[in-house]
Amino acid sequence: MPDLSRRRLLTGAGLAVGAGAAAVAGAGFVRQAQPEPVRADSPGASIPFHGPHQAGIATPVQDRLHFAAFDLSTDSREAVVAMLKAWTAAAARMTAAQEVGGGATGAELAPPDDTGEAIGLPASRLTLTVGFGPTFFDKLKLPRPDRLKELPHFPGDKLDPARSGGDLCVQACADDPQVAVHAVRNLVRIGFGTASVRWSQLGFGKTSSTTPDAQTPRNLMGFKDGTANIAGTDGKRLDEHVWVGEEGPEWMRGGSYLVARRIRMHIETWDRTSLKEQEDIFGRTKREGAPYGGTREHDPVVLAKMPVDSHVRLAHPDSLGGVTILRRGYSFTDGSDGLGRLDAGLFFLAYQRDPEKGFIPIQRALAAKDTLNEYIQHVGSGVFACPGGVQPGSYWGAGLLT
Ligand SMILES: C=CC1=C(C)c2cc3[nH]c(cc4nc(cc5[nH]c(cc1n2)c(C)c5CCC(=O)O)C(CCC(=O)O)=C4C)c(C)c3C=C
Ligand SMILES: [Fe+2]
Repeated sequence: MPDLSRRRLLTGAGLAVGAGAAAVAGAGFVRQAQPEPVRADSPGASIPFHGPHQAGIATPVQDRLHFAAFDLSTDSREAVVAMLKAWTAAAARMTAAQEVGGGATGAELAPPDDTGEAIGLPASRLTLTVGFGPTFFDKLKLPRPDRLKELPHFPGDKLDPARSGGDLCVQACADDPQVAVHAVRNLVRIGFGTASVRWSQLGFGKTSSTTPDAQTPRNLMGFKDGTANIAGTDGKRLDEHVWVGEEGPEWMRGGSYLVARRIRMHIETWDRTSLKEQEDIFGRTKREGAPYGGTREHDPVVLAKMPVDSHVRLAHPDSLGGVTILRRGYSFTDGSDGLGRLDAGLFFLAYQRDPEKGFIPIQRALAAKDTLNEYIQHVGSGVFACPGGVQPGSYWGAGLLT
């Protein structure tokens, strides 16, 4: 192996960014040969990484989440471009069930490029979705898209700065938690010296679906969640409410704005609440998920039949002049809080074409009146511009940074 390669392999940042950048350029000078994929890649288990939109937004929702928000440790655009190139190369491989760079068992005298815990696991429908927070643009002196603004304060918010914000984010979703965690861990490793994790969240039990024919999942309050979500196949509604169009900068077209909220549930109080009150809070029945006035889950919603301060009535597009978002949240439990209460809730993820016409008006209405507020509290928050899809040979954010 030439000296240069060895030296790069032996320095963390050199290994990380060098390996990915080489792979993007097709040069591969860090490793001697591109290894054959060694992990099983069963049919249907991998979601294409390249395309007009980033996977992980409208694609079917997987069972598990590992979400990470990062802070840049540099204001050098060059360093960030090198990291994004390396991230993209690694993401394209991991989503295809391939090991990162030279693999988990490459050169004997250097730390392996891949950490190895996903060896032998299928792709598990892994998707990796990247977004840029408002501070990313400020730090790198790049023009911020008009629609990317810090979220306003909402009544009742108790946001922890240590679980909020971030210059970049990565949403990793997979059907196997080990695959999602492996993906984020390897991106963190590659980004060493350029970006570091500010906060992260593991999630299980998706609380929304983009596949209406499948059984609707339930949240930790026991209610079906995602019934009225936008279907991933509904191109018209996605174009109208989720994908950025001509109004956005070119690099955002086909992309979307992500709002992430860590919402704690006061589970113990909820569990002492009567079924009637629980159902009144949502305006839907618990077992079937039927809207008040109907008998089946997908019966039409008649707002007048629901309590005026019920969650679904307040959040419904007909109450808000048509406002619609794509929900993609997950349940979380992070142990207990020292007072014996479960630190559990909903990690709410919503994609939209414009937060001012999506999350913000809905949350204003909910924060003002929702009877659910007695049982929940928003404790973490982030907003990110997720660029359009990546084309083969390109990298995340290329249109913005090049
Ligand atoms: C600002 C947006 C929303 C937040 C925050 C939010 C929190 C939240 N939601 C549930 C449980 C349910 N939500 C349901 C429907 C629903 N929720 C929102 C928006 C937010 N929810 C919308 C836009 C809708 C759809 C309204 C409609 O068009 O009918 C439901 C009902 C089933 C469904 O359609 O998904 C449940 C249940 C919790 C527990 C929660 C915070 C912890
Ligand atoms: Fe909701």
